[in-house]
Amino acid sequence: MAEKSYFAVKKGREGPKIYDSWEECQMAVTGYSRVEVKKFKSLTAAEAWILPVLMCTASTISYGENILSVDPIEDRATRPPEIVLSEEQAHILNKVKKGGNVFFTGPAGTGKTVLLHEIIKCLRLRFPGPGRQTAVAVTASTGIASISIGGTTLHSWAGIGLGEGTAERLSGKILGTDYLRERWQGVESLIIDETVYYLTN
Ligand SMILES: Nc1ncnc2c1ncn2[C@@H]1O[C@H](COP(=O)(O)OP(=O)(O)OP(=O)(O)O)[C@@H](O)[C@H]1O
Repeated sequence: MAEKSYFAVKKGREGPKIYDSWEECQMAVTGYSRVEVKKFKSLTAAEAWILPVLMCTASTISYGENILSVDPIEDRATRPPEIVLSEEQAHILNKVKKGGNVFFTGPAGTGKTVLLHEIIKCLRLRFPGPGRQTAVAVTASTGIASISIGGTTLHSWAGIGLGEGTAERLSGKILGTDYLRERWQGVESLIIDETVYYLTN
């Protein structure tokens, strides 16, 4: 079985944070200047390395949505007001809360991304998962779309490369790779943003 690794980021797109997969970490550091990232074999070692940064930037450290998330003091003054979901957004969120599968779409600027962030938060609370971040897969059809939701591409998450080959060959690859098999078996909820890409390609 592949050895577990933790990726601690002192400086990255999402601030100081620890990731348990390189794919997710990569999203936070790729293209970001003055990145500080280090790989660890244990969560404790990763926390010890990142702690001095957290002590300087945060007054609270919470475990939940991410392995380690912070509430930076300087963000609070500029933080936008709490979002109150519209009736339609709340209706969709309620369906998710009840365990339903939902597909929502709409014209630009109608609040889909805001709703999606609420859905992700809600699902991560509901399915903390054995690997903490792994029970809720946050994916999108393209790399750019996946960055805006802090996720990864569906292909990357699925571990199927470009998706070339027969279904049997791709599933064989997943089943034959420890970390991919565990990822598929551990997922409780799969989010796919910008699905329209799949309909047009
Ligand atoms: N319930 C809400 N209360 C206040 N502002 C909201 C709410 N929902 C969305 N907004 C605001 O409306 C704007 C557009 O929302 P959002 O980006 O979620 O739309 P979208 O449908 O994802 O757009 P696009 O398709 O262009 O990505 C944003 O500035 C967002 O903060």
